Amino acid sequence: MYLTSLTLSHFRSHKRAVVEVDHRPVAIWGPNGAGKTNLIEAVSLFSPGRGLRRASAQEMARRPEALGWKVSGDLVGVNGAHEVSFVSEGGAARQVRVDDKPASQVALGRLARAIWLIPSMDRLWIEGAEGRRRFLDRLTLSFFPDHAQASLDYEKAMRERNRLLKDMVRDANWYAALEIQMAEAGAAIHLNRRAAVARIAQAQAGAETEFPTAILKLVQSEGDMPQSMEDLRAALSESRSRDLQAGRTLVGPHRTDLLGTFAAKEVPASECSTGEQKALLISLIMANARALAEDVGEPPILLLDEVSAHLDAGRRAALFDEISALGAQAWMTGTGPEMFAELGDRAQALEVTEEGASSVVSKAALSH
Ligand SMILES: Nc1ncnc2c1ncn2[C@@H]1O[C@H](COP(=O)(O)OP(=O)(O)OP(=O)(O)O)[C@@H](O)[C@H]1O
Repeated sequence: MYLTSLTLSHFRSHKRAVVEVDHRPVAIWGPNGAGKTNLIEAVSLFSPGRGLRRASAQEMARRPEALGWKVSGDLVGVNGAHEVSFVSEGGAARQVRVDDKPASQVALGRLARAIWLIPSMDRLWIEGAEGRRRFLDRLTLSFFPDHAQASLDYEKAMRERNRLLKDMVRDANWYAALEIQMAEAGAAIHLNRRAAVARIAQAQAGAETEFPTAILKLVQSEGDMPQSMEDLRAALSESRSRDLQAGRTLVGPHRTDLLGTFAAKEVPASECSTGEQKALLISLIMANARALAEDVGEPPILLLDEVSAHLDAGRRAALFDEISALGAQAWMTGTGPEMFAELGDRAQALEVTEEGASSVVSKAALSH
């Protein structure tokens, strides 16, 4: 799938930007702070969730004058052509509309898929489990749009259970009712995650790629993840007195972590060099994109923020070749056209500059 147009109104540093593109990769360059990441953040909204910075609607409104903003675009893919828009008014949460009708996040997830790699993910393997879980869930969501609903249902029931635990409530029926809800959603979350990890492994195994294979493994911070709904319900029930002492729920998919291993070296990703960690992430993102291309019938939109800056010329050329072979509309940022030289006319180009306190997006040409 790909966008053919993108319009930003009062979105972050962009007062107004109208961009017309075709199916090819989009090379975006401009000086630091010009508004390149803001532009691809707007594209990330086409995938369900809060976008690549996980920002609130309020944070996205152009400072200082705007309270609201709008991002819209024409999306073309196996599901046909659709006009998708995101509007936030007066600081309220964004409303999604598809062909001018309100749409849910799950409906959006079935229509559009965008996956990304951004600089804040560079420390994914080193920092806490929360970031890795988020990465895992985005990966899972790209395959299973219903995953978002299961996560929301699980979190809602867990929040309620945690509140009871904190208040030292001892009403067994109340816990039991919430634990059934958590078990139902939690088992679905676990099943989806396992299937997504298995799909990534399969996509890496069969690929001709310059990027090293990363083996993913799901682990629990304590014990094993109960596999079935009934096992999870029983584990929650058993853990009740321990949870009362801790004041929070100690078992379930919210305690899952994602381990990454550099397959060829059999070394944990967290012990790899910075460049190797980046290469492992690129490998995973590209495997995700290839798997989606097969399963959905078209590649997702890729958003690669400052990725080429960290690659040597050989790896950069390899990445561009893989993106071109996949036929993905990859929006890639860098500080200058030289970062995209190996792409030649396989891509289109945009330049982002700052003029009069607003970002300005203009068509550019890739030098040969
Ligand atoms: N809500 C907002 N309203 C106005 N400006 C904003 C808003 N949010 C961010 N900005 C501004 O956007 C600019 C950053 O834009 P962005 O992150 O897109 O830069 P970039 O071109 O990707 O730069 P770099 O190459 O340094 O990563 C900053 O100057 C920041 O102050």
